Amino acid sequence: MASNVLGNGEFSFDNKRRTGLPKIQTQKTDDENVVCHDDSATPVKAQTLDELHSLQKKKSAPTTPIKSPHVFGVAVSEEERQKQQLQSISASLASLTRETGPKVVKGDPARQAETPKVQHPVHHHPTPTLNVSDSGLKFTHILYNLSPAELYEQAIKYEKGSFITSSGALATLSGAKTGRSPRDKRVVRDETTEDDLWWGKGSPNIEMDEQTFLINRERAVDYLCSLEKVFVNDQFLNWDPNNRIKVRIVSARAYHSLFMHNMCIRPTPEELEDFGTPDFTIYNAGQFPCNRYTHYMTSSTSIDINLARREMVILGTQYAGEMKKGLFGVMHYLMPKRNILSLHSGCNMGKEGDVALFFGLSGTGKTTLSTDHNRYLIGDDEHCWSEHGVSNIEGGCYAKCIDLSREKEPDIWNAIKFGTVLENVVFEDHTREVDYTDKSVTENTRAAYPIEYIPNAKIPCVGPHPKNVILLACDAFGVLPPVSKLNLAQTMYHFISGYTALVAGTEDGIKEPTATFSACFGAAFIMLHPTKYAAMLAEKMQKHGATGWLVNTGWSGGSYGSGSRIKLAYTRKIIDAIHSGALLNAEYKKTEVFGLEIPTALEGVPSEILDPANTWPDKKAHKDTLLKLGGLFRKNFEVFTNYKIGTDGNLTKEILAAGPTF
Ligand SMILES: Nc1ncnc2c1ncn2[C@@H]1O[C@H](COP(=O)(O)OP(=O)(O)O)[C@@H](O)[C@H]1O
Ligand SMILES: C=C(OP(=O)(O)O)C(=O)O
Ligand SMILES: [Ca+2]
Ligand SMILES: [Mn+2]
Repeated sequence: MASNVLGNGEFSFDNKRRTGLPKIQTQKTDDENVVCHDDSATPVKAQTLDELHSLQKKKSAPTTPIKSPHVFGVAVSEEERQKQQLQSISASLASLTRETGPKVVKGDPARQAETPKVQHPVHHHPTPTLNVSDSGLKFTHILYNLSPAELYEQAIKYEKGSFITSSGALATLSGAKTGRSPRDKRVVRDETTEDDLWWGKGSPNIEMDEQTFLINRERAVDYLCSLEKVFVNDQFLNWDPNNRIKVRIVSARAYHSLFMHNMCIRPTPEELEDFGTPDFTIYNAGQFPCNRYTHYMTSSTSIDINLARREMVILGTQYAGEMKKGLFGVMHYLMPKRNILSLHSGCNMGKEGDVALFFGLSGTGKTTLSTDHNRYLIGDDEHCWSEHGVSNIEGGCYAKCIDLSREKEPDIWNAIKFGTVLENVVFEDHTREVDYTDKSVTENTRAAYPIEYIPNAKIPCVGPHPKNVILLACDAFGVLPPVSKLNLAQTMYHFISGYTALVAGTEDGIKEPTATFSACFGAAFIMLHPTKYAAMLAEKMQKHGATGWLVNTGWSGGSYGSGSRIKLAYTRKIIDAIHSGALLNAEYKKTEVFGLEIPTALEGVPSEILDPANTWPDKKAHKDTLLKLGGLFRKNFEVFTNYKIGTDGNLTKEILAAGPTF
């Protein structure tokens, strides 16, 4: 319908023109309002479409100096600082046999404007021309601390299996490995680590020599430098400012870069400018296998730690958790040296400042239970306990997503949005709705998100000394009580035992639960003998008056197959009662075999489930299973009977007596 704009801004229908098309106005009028523009905004400042697209992206801040840059107190120019940064990255990627770093240039090779001509390459040491192989002639483009949006684009463009889900998360595939490979972990044994580290039976530290490490390092570096581009993340570990560690992660995949962006502490632009040399570097060449002819290699996967060189090399696995847990191992070495206890635990804090630690092996509930809508989240997995209190090592969380539901775990559900890495999940092809029940790729589906995606995260992630130390065990045998109060010796006994019982693959019908004992609830990550960490924990718990608890998040009413997993809602009630202090003064009775103090009643939880003996229909089966588990505990503890824990001889005796008696 033809319309006309009146001088006063009102519309009226022009009846006179009804019969034909409106006349096109070709003459400029004085009154701008009369002209019908297709939009009222000022026209774009571009002459061509290319130019228009170039306007979409503005130059980001980090490349401009925030304050006058200094190196060792001497003012340096911005140009000089950039040069030093490239030099440092080049040195990180240096081949050791050719004694040279690659020619590195910042930026995406796909972007024409950032070809090597512009920024001149930085040679760490000039390579003699005769010695140059083809690889020495090429540039390695460095995608340095990209933002999540940029990493999304890189992943979607270049990495098969990368998709945006309906909630905005980045779905990725981690490849053939969908979990960690503890048997492929190697630690360099040299004069220092020989004496410092825990070696031999039960230890996660499988030795390798320096030479073999260098062979794998060279393999990883050559692989990375053969690529057109690599990702470099410079980030921090540990929210305790006095014990912060600078880490550099060199990787080939946007998936890995975004994962570590989320999981480590993200530097501010100012902190990044002054980053300098990293304290520890990861070379993640996970797509490339190790050479099985190499000494110490027993598969095509190898995760190698060299504490003297402050380096870690990853070959033959793309599972991202390997990087975060690898660094955790490093912290388990560095922190105790500073008299700081490193802990495989979740941590949260109540409104009154009461801190709780949640220890437990994978899948026992650290992430789920520390993410509590009524409390502040300090962290879900890795912490330090120093003389000033607790601090999270990481900047993000890594939640299991199998059977995740919005109702039961709303905070984790809502954290799966833009920026979050969703590993190995299955989604609907068109809507990109994730089916969290689908185990087609793996049961170990995961979401990695920055900690601030949890609404009540405590930033900075630090807190006072813990009041409660909760040991989580997912007991698929169904004989451990849902909650027990522990004395110090019992806490130490269960901490050193590090028990859980998971159920191996469900494909061939119902299987027996398998007991896992993992010292300090994290034997795969500890570097020193378990008693070193146990002694520190005992000392700290004693000094700060913390109470120990054992919580079974596993089976009730029978073992796996006949009983069922304790409802998450009940476990939450139990945890609430620990936090509030209500459980501290409850009425208790002692269980047989394990001698655990169990409450007789607890608000919100049916009393009959508090004692497993009540819930098993078959009393004999219960007793047999209880004795069986007691035997497994006793057998596991044999290796620790010869060790002294701390300086207190009495405590050692008490700990040994705190195990099952039958
Ligand atoms: N009673 C329970 N307590 C804790 N977690 C439970 C319980 N029942 C089921 N679960 C599920 O078990 C898993 C615990 O995994 P998670 O919290 O990621 O463990 P961790 O962080 O210790 O590896 C989650 O998927 C959670 O939904
Ligand atoms: C990241 C891991 O830790 P958790 O299962 O304890 O969350 C893992 O075991 O790979
Ligand atoms: Ca600066
Ligand atoms: Mn976890």
